[in-house]
Amino acid sequence: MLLGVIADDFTGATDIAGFLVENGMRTIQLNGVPETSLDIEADAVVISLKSRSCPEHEAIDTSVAALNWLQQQGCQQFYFKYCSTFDSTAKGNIGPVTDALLDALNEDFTIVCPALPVNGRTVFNGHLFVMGELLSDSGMRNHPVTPMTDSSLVRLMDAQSQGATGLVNYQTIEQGAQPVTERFSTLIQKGKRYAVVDAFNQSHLETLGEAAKSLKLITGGSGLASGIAKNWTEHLSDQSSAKEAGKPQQAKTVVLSGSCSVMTNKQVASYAAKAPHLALDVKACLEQENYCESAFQWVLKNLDADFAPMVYATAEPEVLKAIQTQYGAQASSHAVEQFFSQLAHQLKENGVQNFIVAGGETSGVVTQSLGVKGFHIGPQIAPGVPWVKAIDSTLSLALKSGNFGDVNFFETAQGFYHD
Ligand SMILES: Nc1ncnc2c1ncn2[C@@H]1O[C@H](COP(=O)(O)OP(=O)(O)OP(=O)(O)O)[C@@H](O)[C@H]1O
Ligand SMILES: O=C(O)[C@@H](O)C(=O)CO
Repeated sequence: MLLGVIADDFTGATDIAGFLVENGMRTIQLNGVPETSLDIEADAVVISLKSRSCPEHEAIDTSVAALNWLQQQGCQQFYFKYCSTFDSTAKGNIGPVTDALLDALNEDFTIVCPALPVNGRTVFNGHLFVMGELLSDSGMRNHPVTPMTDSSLVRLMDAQSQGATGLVNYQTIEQGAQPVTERFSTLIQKGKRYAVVDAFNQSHLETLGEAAKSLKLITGGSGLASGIAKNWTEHLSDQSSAKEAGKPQQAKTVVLSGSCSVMTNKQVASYAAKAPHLALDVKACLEQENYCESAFQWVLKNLDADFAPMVYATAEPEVLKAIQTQYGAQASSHAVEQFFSQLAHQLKENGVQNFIVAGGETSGVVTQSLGVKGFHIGPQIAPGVPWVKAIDSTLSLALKSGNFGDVNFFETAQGFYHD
């Protein structure tokens, strides 16, 4: 095993796993840290955690446990995967986890690279843009759990970490890998522990991948995965069979959407025009004990429709705000997550095999309640969203990050089935 990835949520994990597979690395995704060593044939292992917005000490403990396990499996380089929109609070968890991983590896320096240009996440002079808008002007400012109101990665990183942050700007990156590594050395001499790196096209990411070859720890979104995978090319064998193993089969399917992102709102609206759909009632979800049962019965009745039935909590920002004001942000999001967790479990027990899920946190609770230990990575439905197939059952999942995929994503995903 060459590369060990620690991902702070489940959709983020499948996102990077998909890009590693695309770039020739046989990749397995494991949900949580395994209790024992596993006999796995893979070049890269991605461990998915649910550490993005949990208490800091929990995020640190699980991330360091993941690192220890990956070290025991012989991984030689480590990648802390977080969101391409840098989802975090003023306290973390990106900074604290990065610090803990550096300490555990006895390292003093890493890079901060959320860029994913193929999905419109670019970094220019240290500022993060989403589809051409500053992060703080984008829909991320209204995120239910980690609203992002600053776009300066240097400032964000400084606020939530122990060390100091420097910048490698695009002018240096466009000069090639050697000047970038020299800039890393300069920053280290100046006492910087992290370098935010500009990147707004694929060529920047290739250069950064090359420059980061000797770093033990890399941190970022999935964009840099292609550059990092290229460093291992000479060690890789044939990858085609691994991708086959992840293909979904024609089977009973449900769409569960717990994301309130701008793109998911569009996808839900578009899919609702074609497919049976049920909007979750947050009040009932909080107050009625058997609320999930009625949703479960509704899904069962609609499983044979032309398009899979969709249950969604997805709401526009003003509706979400009203819910959060009335019931509390934490209580309502917890209730929604519990609902999806319970519903997914009941549906699995009743023969549903394919789960198309929107939202990272939502995907985390659904995957956990389905009891899936790990995945083979299949074909990409959209950049950063592959179909994945459980290593230990016949379940297939499409775990969609909030803002990924185009407007027809839910329908497109169902076009990948084979008999
Ligand atoms: N109508 C709602 N009312 C209150 N909370 C909600 C509602 N809909 C969704 N949520 C909560 O908002 C959170 C959305 O986070 P999630 O990670 O699933 O989506 P996302 O942030 O859009 O996706 P990603 O992390 O992949 O970008 C979840 O905790 C979910 O339970
Ligand atoms: O990087 C991204 O944007 C996604 O993989 C993600 O982490 C969303 O949860």
